[in-house]
Amino acid sequence: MTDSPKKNLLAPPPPTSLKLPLQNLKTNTGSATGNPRNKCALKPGHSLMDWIRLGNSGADLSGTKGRIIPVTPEELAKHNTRNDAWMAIRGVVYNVTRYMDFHPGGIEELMRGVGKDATKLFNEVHAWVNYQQLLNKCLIGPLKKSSRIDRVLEENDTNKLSTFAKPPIPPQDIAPRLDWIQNRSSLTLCFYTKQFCNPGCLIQNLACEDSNHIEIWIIIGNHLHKYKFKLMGMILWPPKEIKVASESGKIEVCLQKPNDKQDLWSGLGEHHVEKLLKTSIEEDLYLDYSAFLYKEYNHDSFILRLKNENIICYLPVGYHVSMEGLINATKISKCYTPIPSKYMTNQAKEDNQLHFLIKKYQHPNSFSMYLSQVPDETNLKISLPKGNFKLASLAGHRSICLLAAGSGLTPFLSLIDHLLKRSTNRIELLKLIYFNKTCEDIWCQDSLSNIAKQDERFEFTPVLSNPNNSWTGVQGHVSLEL
Ligand code: HEM
Repeated sequence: MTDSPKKNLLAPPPPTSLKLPLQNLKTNTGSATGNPRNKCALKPGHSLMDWIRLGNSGADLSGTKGRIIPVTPEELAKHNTRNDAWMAIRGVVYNVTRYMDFHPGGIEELMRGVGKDATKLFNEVHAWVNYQQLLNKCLIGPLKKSSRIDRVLEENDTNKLSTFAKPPIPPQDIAPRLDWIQNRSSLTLCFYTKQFCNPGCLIQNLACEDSNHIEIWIIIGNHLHKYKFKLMGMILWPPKEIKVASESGKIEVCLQKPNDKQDLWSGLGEHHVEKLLKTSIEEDLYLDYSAFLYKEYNHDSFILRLKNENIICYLPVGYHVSMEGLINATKISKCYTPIPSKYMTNQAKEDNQLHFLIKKYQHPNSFSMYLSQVPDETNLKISLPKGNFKLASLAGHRSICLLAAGSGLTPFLSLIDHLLKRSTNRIELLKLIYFNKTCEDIWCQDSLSNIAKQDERFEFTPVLSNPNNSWTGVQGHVSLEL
């Protein structure tokens, strides 16, 4: 159904390695490359899949908490034991300690390269292995040339670092890999996409009641992967838990079985996947939601809550939806970015709701005016998540400054969460400069100030162009100083 992850990690071996006697090929240990050499049997729980899982788990495999640290050959040489093993390949140093038990060539072989520049050795054995991807969570930093020329190079190191800090850009065309796990009371469906590919998902209960039918749409860039499941047994709606990890690209949907005394299912059931070009269907595909005016937010804005009992939608970071309604029998649509539930004061998180913070434009026929007056349960249509924001474009940066004005803040709210949680190339400074006219216009001020209090890496600076006398913060228009 999906590509084996091995295919991506191992490029084809050089043709010479295939010129082997036939009986040798028969005793091949199963090398994905067709290379029948001395591969080792790995201990249970140490397959390639397990290694990928460990990498996606958020464990600190490099031991540097995501920091990139340039390493001298002298420092490298100190990390040469089984439990503290660093290795340089093609100018980059990795901590391979946790990889030891997962190395198909065995611990002893891998130990031959630790504490030194192992490029030559690595190339001699298997130059085609995609070590960058296998070890991307183990990256420590660039190998410095030699301590004597360090001082001369110091100035250029920052530039070099930004290149090293860039995790691999995910390919455009990614097919999620499906995995599942169950216990007596629940079933979890896991979709593995790729690091930083910024997936979104939409989960639909097609039967509108507890059943064994469920549809899960995974959105990656321009593509929609529609999974239609007819599960082995009944599941309850809504799902017990949904986790979308924007950094690792893993999506978990935990579904509850009707009672926890059931036998384990003998299989998942049936499912099939359809891959569609999102842009080719999004103009025609609108989802029905009921609108509720949640509350007035300030003098000229309000919060609108949209709910559909049978749909749960998680947008990719930085994406928006187009909302469609009827004003005087004319169809009007406008784009809005939902805000994360943590910015809703006293609002319990409910997965089947989307919240929008909307500014009222004081024109009788404006769409925002219409939305601010909709009676509860008015039917509104919203599009599939739209956008082309590339999360990976920020992956190489550790100091980021965001500039927002007025209602333009909303796309940043989910981005701020993602950036502060990111463990690869951990953020050092995230600065939000937020421009408004008056103090009353500032959205989410308390929440943003609280984040700044709790996380010293986040700086929040509201700037006003027309404050009253009590304002002690920054004042003025966008200037060179600002
Ligand atoms: C530099 C020290 C290393 C040595 C001496 C070494 C040695 C070996 C040997 C002897 C094999 C088994 C033979 C084979 O199937 O090709 C092997 C397989 C393998 N090694 Fe290494 N290795 C080293 C480093 C690494 C590193 C850093 C990685 C990646 C993270 C890696 C990944 C693999 C993989 C994926 C295979 C299986 C290849 C296949 O299925 O064709 N090795 N290694």
